[in-house]
Amino acid sequence: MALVAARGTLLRAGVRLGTEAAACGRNGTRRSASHRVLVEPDAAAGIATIKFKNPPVNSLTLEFLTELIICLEKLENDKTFRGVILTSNSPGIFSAGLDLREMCGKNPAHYAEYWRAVQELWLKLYVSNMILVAAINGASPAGGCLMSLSCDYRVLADNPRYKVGLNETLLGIVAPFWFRDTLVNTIGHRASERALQLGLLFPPAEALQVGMVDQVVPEDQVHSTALSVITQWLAIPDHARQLTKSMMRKATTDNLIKQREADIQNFVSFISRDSIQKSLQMYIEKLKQKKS
Ligand SMILES: CCCCC/C=C\C/C=C\CC/C=C/CC(=O)SCCNC(=O)CCNC(=O)[C@H](O)C(C)(C)COP(=O)(O)OP(=O)(O)OC[C@H]1O[C@@H](n2cnc3c(N)ncnc32)[C@H](O)[C@@H]1OP(=O)(O)O
Repeated sequence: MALVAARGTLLRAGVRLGTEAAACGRNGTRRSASHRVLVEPDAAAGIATIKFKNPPVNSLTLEFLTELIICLEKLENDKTFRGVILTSNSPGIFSAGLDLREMCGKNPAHYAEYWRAVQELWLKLYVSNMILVAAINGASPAGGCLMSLSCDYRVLADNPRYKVGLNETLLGIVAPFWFRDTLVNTIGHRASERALQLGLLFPPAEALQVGMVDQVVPEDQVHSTALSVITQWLAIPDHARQLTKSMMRKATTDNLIKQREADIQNFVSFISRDSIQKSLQMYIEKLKQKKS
């Protein structure tokens, strides 16, 4: 149902699904996927690298989300691939998180469609049967951080500008319960409480210390480290690893699934408030002014 909705969005966006479908195939050669998602498959190794390519900052626009969801679903259904590395095609920015313009000045139907796509991406990532490793080669606030937290392992490039964290409160918005749960499952309750209330963005050493990432490595070793991690994880029998992952994570996703529509309604009414719209506009303005 969600995939049908996602395909509808893609078609409205003018994306040709024939091209998309071919792009996530099993060839061992380097091929580009859609407009915004590049897939580099290594069929022999059973690994694919997904590279985000949604300039300028890989923010999660509805179209980008939709392409990611379809790509993940295709890889999930193709038994060739047992592991995926998520990274950015533009070193410097992993992902700026949810696209602020998708949440500003639009109508309730748009907010509902957008939020359903955000939920869908998280569900696809969090309980994927594949081994997912985030090779974080740039800044990764909010929704960008959530994507990496939804993976099985995180490798962060050692650059003080590459901060990670759920900074929603700094924008005057609130991370929903499933963002919270993902963080709590990763770094524990007390550290999450502090990080969420203060909207903390952690530079690499602190991110490692608090457990937001599993490894910090020199920038030019992020991809090779992610590859070697995935190779270690591939040595574990799939059925045992997958059942264990499901045992650890399914209660968290079930919690959203059982109240998915209510969560969408909450988001729509929250984001539609005048005060929240003003906060978001001010934040966008602040980002613009930073340049001048
Ligand atoms: C009790 C009731 C509870 C109810 C709760 C219910 C529901 C929950 C409600 C809401 C939750 C919604 C959750 C949201 C999670 C998010 O992901 S919000 C997004 C947060 N993202 C950020 O804060 C990142 C902001 N960006 C930056 O910090 C920087 O841009 C950067 C990523 C560090 C990159 O810096 P750099 O200097 O390289 O680039 P610029 O800053 O110059 O940016 C270039 C260009 O890109 C635009 N831009 C940046 N980020 C975004 C974005 N997230 N969306 C859209 N556009 C973005 C920026 O404005 C510049 O644009 P230009 O001026 O037009 O060139």
